[in-house]
Amino acid sequence: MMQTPTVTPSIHQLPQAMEPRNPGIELDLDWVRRAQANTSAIERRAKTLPGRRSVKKDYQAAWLCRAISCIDLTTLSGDDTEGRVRRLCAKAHQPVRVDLLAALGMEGLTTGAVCVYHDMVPTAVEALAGTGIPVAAVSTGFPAGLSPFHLRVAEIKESVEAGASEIDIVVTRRHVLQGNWQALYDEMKTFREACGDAHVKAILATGELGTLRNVARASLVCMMAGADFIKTSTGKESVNATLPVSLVMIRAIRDYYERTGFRVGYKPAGGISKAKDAVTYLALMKDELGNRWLQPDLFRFGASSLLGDIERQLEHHVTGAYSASYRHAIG
Ligand SMILES: O=C[C@H](O)COP(=O)(O)O
Repeated sequence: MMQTPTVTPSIHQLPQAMEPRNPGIELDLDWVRRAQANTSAIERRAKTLPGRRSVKKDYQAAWLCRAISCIDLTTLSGDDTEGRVRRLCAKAHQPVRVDLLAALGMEGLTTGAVCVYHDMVPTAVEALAGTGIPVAAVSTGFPAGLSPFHLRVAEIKESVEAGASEIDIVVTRRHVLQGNWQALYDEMKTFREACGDAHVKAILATGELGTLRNVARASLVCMMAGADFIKTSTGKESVNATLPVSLVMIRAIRDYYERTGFRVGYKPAGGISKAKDAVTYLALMKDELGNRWLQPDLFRFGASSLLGDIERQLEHHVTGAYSASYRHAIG
């Protein structure tokens, strides 16, 4: 008789009181200019992270289920179709096989959201109707963010009108590279206003910002302008989410919380496809910001293929053996 691990059902429940949204503050240029990132210290700390924490087997499934509840299940391809988006939505609603969820005591577990291009918002909204799973739209000329400003603002408004309740905007990298913090702040503030009640995630495209210090400064400016989340990458840069960049952004979030009392969420995105990496990110959030940031209203993975690996790990964990399909896959 195989032992099946049980997972506390409350693991994926949202906190009782939802977080008040970050209203932003006046641009504080002194604070921005003082922000530093000690690259060698950050890199040393990042090297200690992967594999550092051994999650005991009984708890491993719980961590992986938590990771699922924090995934923005994403498809952002030029060849996206309504059919693909409907299948993605079905997967978001039923991320893992029913029997596995039942064995884990995690019936009803869903991903945090589905993330699509504006064009696919109506399809996703329709497919997710009644599930409570939010639709996130990438907006503002994703991924480069270089279309005319008024069109980027209009795109946000159209996505919100189409039913997206989360908007992932991309910032103008030029503003960061030129140290034009006022321009970045004004842009972010306009985007935030255009979102209305929809939550806004600011994508910094950190792989194109040159230095970790720029990442720290851009993180602060976007939070000052009212970002609900800061997000690393579009997934289209040559370097996407990394642990050093995550440490810098998470510490900027902590700094902002300590100074203003507002909790801003964090979304690493791009290239996160292994269950082991998801656990490393969760452990990092817990270490640096505490348990409150392990809930989907304050933490998301932007990922298109992470769920598949988590499902395989959970299956292995529950059955204690590779399933027939997995055996077939590995010959
Ligand atoms: O925001 C989400 C990313 O575009 C997903 O990137 P990925 O396909 O590398 O997981």
